[in-house]
Amino acid sequence: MNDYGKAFALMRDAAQGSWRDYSRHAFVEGMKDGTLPHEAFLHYLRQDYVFLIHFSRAWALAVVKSETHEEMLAASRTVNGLISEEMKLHIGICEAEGISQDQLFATPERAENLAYTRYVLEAGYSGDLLDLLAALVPCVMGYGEIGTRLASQATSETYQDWINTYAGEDYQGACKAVGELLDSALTRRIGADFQASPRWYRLCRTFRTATELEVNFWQMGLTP
Ligand SMILES: Cc1ncc(CO)c(N)n1
Repeated sequence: MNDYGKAFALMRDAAQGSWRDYSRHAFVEGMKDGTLPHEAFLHYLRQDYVFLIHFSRAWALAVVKSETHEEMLAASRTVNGLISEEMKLHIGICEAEGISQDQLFATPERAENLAYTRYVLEAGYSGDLLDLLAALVPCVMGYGEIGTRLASQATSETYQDWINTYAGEDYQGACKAVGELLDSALTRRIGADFQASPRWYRLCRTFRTATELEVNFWQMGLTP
């Protein structure tokens, strides 16, 4: 099992069935055995490019909500990783399919996509760094877990590029860094015994809602 820190493991366990629905969604299992229709994958990837634009904005908001130099570094590195690394996967695959970067950028945003990223942004606008991180973490860590699992269990090479991106050292390193950021941000603001704080329940609820929005995102991927 991946180790992405203490708080993430607690929040994931609190989200129970929702986490399972997210990390083992039919879309994911279809990438694992190669049965996911190519059309659905491309549709998902185009939506995910738009997702990453707004997700990068949300991580930029984490720079705004930071209270230490370390927090600013961790958040700005994540912004950079999203914009200059992760989005390359989307641009590269789409280019090979004859979809230009301009076309990709102009992809009409589906409602499930919009709901998710604006929920995350709103958690950040109306709250502090902890509220924002609780909404950001399911996305980052979920793909880290899925990538690692598919790298060891995939029975088809069809979606290998996608799997390797999320199972790879760079992405896994980013997950670890975000796990450390979450643990240290919680400790700084509400103490080492953060799960005993009255805020903990609300943070777990935000985490679970974001997880449910991830389930809807996979479902949207199955319906081009
Ligand atoms: C919907 C979604 N969640 C998480 C990630 C990982 O960054 C992604 N690319 N897309």
